[in-house]
Amino acid sequence: MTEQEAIISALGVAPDFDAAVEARRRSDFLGTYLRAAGLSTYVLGISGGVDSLAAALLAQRAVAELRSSGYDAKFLAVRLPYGTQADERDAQRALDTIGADEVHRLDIKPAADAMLDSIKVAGVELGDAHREDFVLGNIKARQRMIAQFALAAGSRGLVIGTDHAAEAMMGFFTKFGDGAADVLPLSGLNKRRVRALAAHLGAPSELVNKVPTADLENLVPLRPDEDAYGITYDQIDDFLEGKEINEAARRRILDAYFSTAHKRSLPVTPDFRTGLPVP
Ligand SMILES: Nc1ncnc2c1ncn2[C@@H]1O[C@H](COP(=O)(O)OP(=O)(O)OC[C@H]2O[C@@H]([n+]3cccc(C(=O)O)c3)[C@H](O)[C@@H]2O)[C@@H](O)[C@H]1O
Ligand SMILES: Nc1ncnc2c1ncn2[C@@H]1O[C@H](COP(=O)(O)OP(=O)(O)OP(=O)(O)O)[C@@H](O)[C@H]1O
Ligand SMILES: [Mg+2]
Repeated sequence: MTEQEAIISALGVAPDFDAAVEARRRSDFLGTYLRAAGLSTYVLGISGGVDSLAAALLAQRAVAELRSSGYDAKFLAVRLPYGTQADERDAQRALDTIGADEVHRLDIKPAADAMLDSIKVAGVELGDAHREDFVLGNIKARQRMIAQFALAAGSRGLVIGTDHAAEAMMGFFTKFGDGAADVLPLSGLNKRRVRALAAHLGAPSELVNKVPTADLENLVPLRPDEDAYGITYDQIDDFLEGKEINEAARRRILDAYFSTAHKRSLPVTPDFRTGLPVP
């Protein structure tokens, strides 16, 4: 087995993809799981990006179907801006498309800034302005995690995560931030399959084809993910579909995948097996 085949298999990427079949399978999963857990609410942060839109459309469909079968369920969408968000209009458009049962808006800026201030007051050096901004970015992602779990706890709910194979492979998420969730309905999809799923579920094409951004850095608002990767989602997606890509991009992917192994597993214990890729 090649390294590429091993990664595709570890991330559960299927050889074929049919948007209608996957939409049905994944929303059925959400409905079945909520009912089996005996709970009533799915909670998800809506950013204005395509991942949260696709996952939200699956969730809203799942709870609507549960209700028509007589099971009380709802979908709670939450806007979690850091102050004012540059692409707020996209987030509003996403909310209009989703038609969530319940919508809330919580500003994460006060809590995120308070944590950064406390770190500084304690005299801890985080590095130069760029490093500090990067650390604050991960604080923002973890603040969103705190908000979503609080809302879930208050509504007999579960938190939906939007992790998928492209971000998982690149380790492009905040450990225990947006990486923390109860269910991952987009698991095993590369980015173009997430887009196809969103389109199938009725997302507007501007949101389906929007440039992906983590939008965590104050110093570089809306920074495209591809900027941070140094390669494109097309290359990442091709790799995950078993296609050949250029050697520089392949190296970049393998480096990212192996150096972020710790983010895709439970915390390391004294019994960790030697031979695991612990960077
Ligand atoms: N070998 C090892 N074994 C066990 N743990 C290890 C470790 N190396 C680091 N760690 C731990 O992991 C931490 C680093 O991981 P982490 O905190 O995640 O931080 P890190 O991977 O440095 O940064 C997160 C990256 O994900 C991107 N991101 C975040 C959130 C959302 C999105 C998005 O697309 O929306 C993208 C973000 O832009 C940034 O590039 C270290 O501080 C340390 O605590
Ligand atoms: N401003 C925000 N408000 C609410 N939730 C957010 C916000 N930013 C990030 N999130 C949550 O964190 C998740 C991870 O962000 P990520 O950027 O990977 O996904 P996305 O914005 O939905 O899509 P894309 O990757 O195409 O930008 C989002 O799917 C969403 O659930
Ligand atoms: Mg985004």
